[in-house]
Amino acid sequence: MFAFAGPGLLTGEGGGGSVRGYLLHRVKPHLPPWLAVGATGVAGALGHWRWADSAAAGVGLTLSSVILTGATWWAGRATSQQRRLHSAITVAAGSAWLTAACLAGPMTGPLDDLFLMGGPVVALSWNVRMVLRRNDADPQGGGADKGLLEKVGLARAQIGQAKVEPNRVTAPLSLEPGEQTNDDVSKALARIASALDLPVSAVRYLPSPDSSRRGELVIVPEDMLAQSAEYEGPSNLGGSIAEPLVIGRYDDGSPLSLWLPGDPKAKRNSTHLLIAGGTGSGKGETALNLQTEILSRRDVLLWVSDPKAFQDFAPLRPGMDWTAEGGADTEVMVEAVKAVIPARTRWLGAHGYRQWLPEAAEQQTSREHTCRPDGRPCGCPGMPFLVAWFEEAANTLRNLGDDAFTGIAQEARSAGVSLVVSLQRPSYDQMSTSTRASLPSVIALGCDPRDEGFSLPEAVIDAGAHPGAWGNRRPGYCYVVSPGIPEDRYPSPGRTFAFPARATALMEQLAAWALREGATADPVTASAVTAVAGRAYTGRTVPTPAPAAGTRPRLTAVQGDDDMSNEQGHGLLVDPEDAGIDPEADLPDAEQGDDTPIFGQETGRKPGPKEARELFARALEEFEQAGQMIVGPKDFMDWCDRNNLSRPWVSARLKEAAENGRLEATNATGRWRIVPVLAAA
Ligand SMILES: Nc1ncnc2c1ncn2[C@@H]1O[C@H](COP(=O)(O)OP(=O)(O)OP(=O)(O)O)[C@@H](O)[C@H]1O
Repeated sequence: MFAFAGPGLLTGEGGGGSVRGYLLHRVKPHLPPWLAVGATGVAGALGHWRWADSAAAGVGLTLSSVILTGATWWAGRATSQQRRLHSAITVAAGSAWLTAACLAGPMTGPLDDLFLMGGPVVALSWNVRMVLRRNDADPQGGGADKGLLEKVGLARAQIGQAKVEPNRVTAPLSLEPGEQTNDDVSKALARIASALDLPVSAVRYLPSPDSSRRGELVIVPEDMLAQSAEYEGPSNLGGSIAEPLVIGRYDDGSPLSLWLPGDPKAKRNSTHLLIAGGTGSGKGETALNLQTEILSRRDVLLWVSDPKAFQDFAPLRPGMDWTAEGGADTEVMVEAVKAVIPARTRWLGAHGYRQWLPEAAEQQTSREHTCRPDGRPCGCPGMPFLVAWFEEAANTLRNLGDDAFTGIAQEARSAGVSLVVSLQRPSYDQMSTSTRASLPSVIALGCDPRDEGFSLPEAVIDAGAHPGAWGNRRPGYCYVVSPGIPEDRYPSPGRTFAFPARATALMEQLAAWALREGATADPVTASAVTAVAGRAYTGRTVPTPAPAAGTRPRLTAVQGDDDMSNEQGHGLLVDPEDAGIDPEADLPDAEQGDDTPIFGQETGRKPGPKEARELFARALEEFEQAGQMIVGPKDFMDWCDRNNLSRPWVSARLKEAAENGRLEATNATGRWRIVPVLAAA
């Protein structure tokens, strides 16, 4: 034992010989309780000498004793329950004995015996306590946790038996009843991370759903995501969209997955997803992860609008059912989504589906899902799930308006439609509160710390999720909140798979597979979209009138059939830019350049009223043939100049055409949707 004592101790600092000095040094900390007992005895004797016969002193001493005990109890509120009780009992016993000794005399009745027995007991109890506390402070024991909790202002919290797994410690925490709540732990998380010298995302708190003062503290010391994993191909080629879509991994190595058709166990309606992240946070690659997963499933259609002209998604584009590059094309896509929702909901309802299920995508051969009144299987073609994806959607959503979007989002969920929206900057100046609330699922990538509250629900941030701590320094790191994922997973960070240049070949193969094997639009969806988008819809399906069974234009083309001109002339192999061009139509006059008036109108001459109306009707036809199904006065600007007609005149004709059913109002003021001639007829 001496071997461990410091040299100062052996030379006997403060003492004579070395052994005596050491013993004195060890005993010193335990002396104060004994000195206090001695002082109480002396005070009792002196008090009696002074106040033996004073009634007033009796009252004063009794009151002082009560006040001193109360003050001790009050002062002990910040310490542990046992220490508070121990102190109060000590003070109460000491001051009661002192009062009695002062008034009656320290040797009167049992007072002397009480002093001789009680004094050492009280002093020893404090000595024992001190010895035990030293042992508690052993860094290997639970006292270390206690020390940590004290440091972060949770001194009276009790920490239970910790579960230690590789790179993960989970410890149950129980807080002082009535004094602390789970919120106090959430607020202390950053301090815990600082005390442990870890990044803030390494410490999480999972409050118990059944208690406001219990939960689990989770500490993940090593960042297993620092080494990014690469995309290696689809997780489930040919599976159903109802199976998990795997887009990366969590920090414990388990797959980072989500379900767009909603919670598979609860059989809930589909969910809508927000992909939120600042510039450089990895939104583009997150989108590639999700799109590759979607395209690898057999029963889903993917419509994508991307104002960045498919810069990130080019290899996947051929596998998508419909693409739009922003502007008027996106407006048509939005109108089409609005139109397909009621048609799909009706179909699902008529076939006995309360929400979209994988069986809905198969031919309807069961009695359970039949639209025939006699209950016999109807044999209707199945309806694939639909994902409508809007990249950089702030403008589109703003134009659409909050009420419209909220309505669409609400109804889409029961129509087997999922909306995916990505935002360049996740913040409320990009998207209103009500639109944000219509997107229940989120992939929250690194962002500005001020935008965390926009990306993630408050409870997930309180549990320790901080995408703001990553900014764009940790591309692909994300938190995923979505039905089907256990809620205690929400505050765990994950990382999407990285797409190196060599993944391009994989994506191209996948797009070719989707083109060959992926779903084609069912007749209900196809006719609803065609009625709105006309020739702007370049889907894999053949729009109405329905083709002869088995003719799938893309299949014919992929198999190398020379006759690429299917009935509609715009299968997927047609460049989307040329999709609206009628191959049979006469070519424009070779002498007419781009600047020549399209209707051969000489500039300078104002057409008569009848002629002007004819010109206007022809202009609408031209737009329709070119696949531009949403128009407004600004699209007629050049046309007005060429024909000497004014914009107000065009505005009046547009309104008139809407009254006649040739156009239909959209949610955006001054924008009209052309009703395709076939549908209007
Ligand atoms: N999971 C990942 N692992 C490793 N690197 C990644 C990951 N995701 C993205 N990156 C890299 O981070 C960088 C930014 O990614 P990306 O272009 O997807 O970000 P972004 O959010 O789309 O940016 P911007 O908004 O500017 O287009 C790229 O160099 C990309 O390769």
